[in-house]
Amino acid sequence: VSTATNIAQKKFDNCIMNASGVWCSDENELTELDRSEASSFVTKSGTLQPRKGNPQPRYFPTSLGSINSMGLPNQGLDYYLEVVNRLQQRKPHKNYFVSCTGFNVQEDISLLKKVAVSGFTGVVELNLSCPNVPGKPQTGYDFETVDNILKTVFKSYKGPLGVKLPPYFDIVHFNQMAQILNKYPLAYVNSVNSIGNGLYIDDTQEQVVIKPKNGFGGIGGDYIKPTALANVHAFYQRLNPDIQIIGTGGIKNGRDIFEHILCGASMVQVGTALMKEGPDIFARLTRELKAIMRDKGYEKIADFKGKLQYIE
Ligand SMILES: CC(C)(C)CCc1c(C(=O)O)[nH]c(=O)[nH]c1=O
Repeated sequence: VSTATNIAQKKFDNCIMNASGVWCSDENELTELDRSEASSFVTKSGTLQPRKGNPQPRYFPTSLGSINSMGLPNQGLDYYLEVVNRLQQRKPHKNYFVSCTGFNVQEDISLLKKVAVSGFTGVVELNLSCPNVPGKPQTGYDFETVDNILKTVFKSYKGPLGVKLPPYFDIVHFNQMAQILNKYPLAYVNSVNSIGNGLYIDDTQEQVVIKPKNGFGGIGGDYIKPTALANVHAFYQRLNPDIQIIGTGGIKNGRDIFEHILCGASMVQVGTALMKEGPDIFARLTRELKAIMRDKGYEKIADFKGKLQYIE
């Protein structure tokens, strides 16, 4: 059986990789991912200038997942482009992803110009979960701004580009977002980012567990799998077929990957479980997915991708 896949007309020998933000903040972590069974990696979202991020504790693992308010700590986009372009030289057959995020549309344009000038030949992921102007919701929940960003971005950036989306919870929002996304030559849509502004409590100390935002933070792990599957499938149903779906959220075993692909994902990304288990997780996940495919008589992921059945 083969777990190979394609994204943006590029081949990947495995449909499993990391989620941006996890195990991808510096050259060491990226090199560990590069040596793992993951077929590729995506960097932490790079900004125009390096950022320290929020005060710690800013990440906390729980039995069912994680909560984080990292505050976008990163080495700056230039750093990631240098590392990835160097790794790309050494492994011309591999394809890599670089994530970036600006705090307004002008910054997004500057970031993508940097990517183009650097000679990067991989795939760009634009993180739309970024905060917008104060008083407005995060970009991904501000549909007019999403439309404006994509319109502006596609005027200048010609390489393969995908967007990382926050989770949506209303069918009308799926419809409205799909209508916008279908207007643009996107390589893919990556659903979902963490579920925003959750709260985890240490009841013995009667206290929150992360310092920033009075303990409010993005939720990942088991908590978000149903939401992730729904977002993957909702966009799979609504987007034109040349916009592929990357499924992220709640993946910690082969069954979770199988379900994301059944919902329409062409690639899956692992966050919280990777943070807990480290890059060896990719060998385990690949083994488990292959075992499921063998049991069910599937040779390749196209045999079951998007084939989720409804109840008549
Ligand atoms: C939440 C933002 C800081 C605006 C973007 C970076 C980010 C972070 C983060 O750096 O806090 N955490 C997430 O779970 N998802 C994200 O996209």
